[in-house]
Amino acid sequence: MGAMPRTEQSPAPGSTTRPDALNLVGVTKRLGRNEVLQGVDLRVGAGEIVALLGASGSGKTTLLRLVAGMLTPDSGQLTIGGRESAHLPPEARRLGFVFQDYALWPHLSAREHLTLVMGRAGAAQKARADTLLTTVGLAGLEVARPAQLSGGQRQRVALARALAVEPELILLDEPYSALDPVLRETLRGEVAALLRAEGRAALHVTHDPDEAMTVADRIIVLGGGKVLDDGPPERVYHSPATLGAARALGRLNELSAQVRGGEVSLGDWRAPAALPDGAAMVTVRWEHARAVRSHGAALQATFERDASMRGVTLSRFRLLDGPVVVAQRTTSYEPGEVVGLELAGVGVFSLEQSQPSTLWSVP
Ligand SMILES: Nc1ncnc2c1ncn2[C@@H]1O[C@H](COP(=O)(O)OP(=O)(O)OP(=O)(O)O)[C@@H](O)[C@H]1O
Repeated sequence: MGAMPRTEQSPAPGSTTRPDALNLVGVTKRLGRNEVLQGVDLRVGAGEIVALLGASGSGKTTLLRLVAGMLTPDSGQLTIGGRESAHLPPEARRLGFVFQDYALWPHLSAREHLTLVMGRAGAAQKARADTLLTTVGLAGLEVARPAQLSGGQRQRVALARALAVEPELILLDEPYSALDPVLRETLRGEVAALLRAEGRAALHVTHDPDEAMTVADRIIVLGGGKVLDDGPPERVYHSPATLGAARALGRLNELSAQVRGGEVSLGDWRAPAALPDGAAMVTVRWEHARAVRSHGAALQATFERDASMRGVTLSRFRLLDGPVVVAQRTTSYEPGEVVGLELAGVGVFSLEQSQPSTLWSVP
């Protein structure tokens, strides 16, 4: 078989031959004294929804500004729709934007927001604007101005406007953080379904792991200007590549432990760990630890108090050698009562190297 011809963007296995919506290779950016992005590789395939998840200060906004054309990378490549774009002006990049504050124009109707970005407001543009407004659930509100719309309706106008430019890629920057929790959950599901139906690619910036898990085909975790993990949501949640990624994906018990001779130990609790000898961190998500009335369990703890979280009863327990573990319980305990803890998914990160090595096990 002959060698495959080299193309500028290689399609992912199983995808169409459409070029990637976005591709960053080795992108660096310094702002003042800060190395804000340190060699970032990031890909959004055609029609793919990628969540960019990271704590405050991790570099999410800087990355978005580079993609949008408000900043230029110091080094590395940036292609949008297969086209080298690092030095293209923002208006030449074919991007749609949805921001948390909607960024609507107070004097324009919903329809005018769309026809303005489409160009001249002819009959064809008006018809297309109305179709898009219907698609996002705003039929009947075409002539309403932002002040006459609710928060959720304004965010739908912003989304329809982003779709109206027929973008290569839609950038969503914390798009639901100004909305109440119920509307946020409804809208994020609807928007993801709509983007998929329209075949639009999106880079969805958020610091909310639930949002990333719900909307994305893939999650990229950014921390300290570097990619800490990149993969399908379930994989990144259940076996994150780094301790930073484990933290970004949700509430985590972190317990200092030791690895010796291929085994990690935490009090009497032990598990095989093919990691270098020395300090390690055992991690267990709150929802993966469970208290049981078993005095034979390897991990013993005393009950301290409950902390109800959205209908799930989580409780604080203290291990006999000191640290607190948050775990689920199925029965009630008296303060000070000794219980056993079962761990349904454990991460072990060696702290002996600059990049922690990982081991995950699900008993
Ligand atoms: N103009 C600037 N000059 C110097 N440092 C900057 C500048 N802008 C941002 N930074 C630094 O770069 C780092 C990343 O900032 P960035 O705003 O990209 O993070 P973020 O992940 O978007 O955070 P948030 O979620 O809080 O918006 C931070 O440490 C910030 O202090």
